[in-house]
Amino acid sequence: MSKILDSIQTPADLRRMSRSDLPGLAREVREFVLNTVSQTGGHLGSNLGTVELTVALHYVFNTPHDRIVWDVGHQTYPHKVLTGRRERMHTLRQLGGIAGFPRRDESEYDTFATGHSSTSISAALGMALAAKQKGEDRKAIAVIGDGSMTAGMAFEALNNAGVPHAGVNADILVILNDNDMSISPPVGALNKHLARLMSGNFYAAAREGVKGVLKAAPPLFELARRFEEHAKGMVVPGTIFEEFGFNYVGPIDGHDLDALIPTLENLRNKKGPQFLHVVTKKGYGYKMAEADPVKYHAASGRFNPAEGFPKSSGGKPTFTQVFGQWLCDMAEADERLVGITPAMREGSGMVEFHKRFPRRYHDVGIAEQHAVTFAAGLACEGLKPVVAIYSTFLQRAYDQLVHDVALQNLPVVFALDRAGIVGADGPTHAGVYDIAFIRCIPNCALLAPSDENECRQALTTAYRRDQPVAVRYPRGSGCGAEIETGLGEWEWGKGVVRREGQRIAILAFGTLLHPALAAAEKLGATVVDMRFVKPMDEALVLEMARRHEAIVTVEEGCVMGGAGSAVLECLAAAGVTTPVLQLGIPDRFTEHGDPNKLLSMMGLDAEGIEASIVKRFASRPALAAVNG
Ligand SMILES: Cc1ncc(C[n+]2csc(CCOP(=O)(O)OP(=O)(O)O)c2C)c(N)n1
Ligand SMILES: CC(=O)[C@@H](O)[C@H](O)COP(=O)(O)O
Ligand SMILES: [Mg+2]
Repeated sequence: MSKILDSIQTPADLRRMSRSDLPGLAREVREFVLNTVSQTGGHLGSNLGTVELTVALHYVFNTPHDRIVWDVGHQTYPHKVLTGRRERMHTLRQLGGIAGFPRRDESEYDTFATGHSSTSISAALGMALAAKQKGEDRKAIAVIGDGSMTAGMAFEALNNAGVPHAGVNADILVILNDNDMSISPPVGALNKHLARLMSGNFYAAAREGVKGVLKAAPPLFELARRFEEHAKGMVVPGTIFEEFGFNYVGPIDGHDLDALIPTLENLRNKKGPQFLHVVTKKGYGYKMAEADPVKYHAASGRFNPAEGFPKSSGGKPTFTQVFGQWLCDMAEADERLVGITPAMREGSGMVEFHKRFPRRYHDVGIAEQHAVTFAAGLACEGLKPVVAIYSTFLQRAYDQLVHDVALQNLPVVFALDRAGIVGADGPTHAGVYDIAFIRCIPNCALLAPSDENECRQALTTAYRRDQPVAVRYPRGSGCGAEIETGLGEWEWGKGVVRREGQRIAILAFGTLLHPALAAAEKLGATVVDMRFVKPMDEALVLEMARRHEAIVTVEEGCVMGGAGSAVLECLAAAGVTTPVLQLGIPDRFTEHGDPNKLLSMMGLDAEGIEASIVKRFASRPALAAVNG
């Protein structure tokens, strides 16, 4: 029963509370979040780890007037609970329900939509300088995790924030939420720097000293003096953040409200770029999550908090698992293979590969741009890099794909997981643009396998090419095709007719082949598994256009610039006027929700495909004849 929490509708209520009630409130928020996620699924470890920080931030700062920007935003469930959305949290990540990330159109307290990491400092800097330009007295706070701090964009922002802009200092506070975790254990030199800051006697003394020092909550200069007292005789570590022009404070215990609140109150009154380093534990307050923060990063569905996450029920292999197995098999067969992930080892299915081939495994941190150009460098030296990257996250490395890989025609394989609708993570994670943004790049090839075995073969086909090749496949499992163990490949550039029909030919690119086959059964249509977006089997397209009254293209990607557009371009170039119906993701952002429901809403299930075809061609002799 949430006694204190029930009295909180907005942070203004929180700010009227007595400080002595805040630890109790934090306990209730943590319990509420755990119980919610146990019913809805969603991100867990990062949310449990930011409860006290969230309470302290809304207690000290005048939100929403003061802006809080949450990096990635996967840790904002406590924030949403405390900003008037508690009653709707049971709809988390469901269609029409509360989003799993901050959204400006969901709440005025969600100052910036996040989802892709490392954007918070840039956004907060914009808000801080806008306030200065408009003469508004407003703080902008970026809360960024240690994993997200490994992305170049975060350093671009630090570099820009730490110096005056035309003589104007930004009143920005960057809070580094350092839990020594990304999704996997963190990597890179920054992690070592942070560890040094935490492991020095300074932090230990500060943890002790802070309790005494902060009781009276002296002004910051007094606080600093007393820190100095405690730090006397110790090497107070210089930090990279001070080199960027920030006043660095910390590290302090991010679960101790007696440390957080006075420190934040002092920093609130400080002008110019401030940097607070808080140390938290991912999964704090829930023993199973504390013990295994990798596993408890997110819950895929319901679980009993008393028992923890249920054992995975096995079932059909996911495309991710098919990739992970293929990667190990191909690495076994070819010592030139190296596997690269930008901080998504588990999500991309590379845990086994890391175990078996540690020297050929590279987790580069949340650094997609670096991952792609790093792969290019490896390829220059004759190795065969495979970059495992979610379709949506490849968007961040577009210039590197064009300039560093394609322009030099380097043999890099891009395993594009989460291509298409992803579901609960919503629009920020939908992988629906890769067909459009890859097919227009010279030298690049793009393969769209329709099932798990096709995916394995597509990966082998891609790997054996001497050019950049991307293979796109969706989140989750497919139709459950039998998967070979060999390393067979496709005939390059060739599609395959899967169903002979009449009057109408459906050209499917990827896993939507299966609803297309079902629709074709009702319509008597031909169905082609095109396999290749680029190089597309143009001879087959022209043959289909000549042999049928109408062409339908189906893809789980944006219609604009997608594979259907490639078919149109092919027909136009050949002067063929067969009408074409393009089915795919419409020109609007997708919502969060059940992926099958979302596909059905877009008319991309069997019924929808059939209905679209009937609607478009009902008046044409083609269909009339087919409908008999
Ligand atoms: C550009 C981008 N790449 C990858 C991800 C996937 N991702 C989400 S959270 C996360 C780890 C973030 O670590 P950290 O910032 O330390 O937050 P924590 O989970 O530890 O609270 C990653 C890699 C992402 N959201 N955005
Ligand atoms: C917050 C974030 O970006 C990741 O945790 C992402 O939600 C993972 O997505 P999957 O669940 O599809 O691996
Ligand atoms: Mg972290």
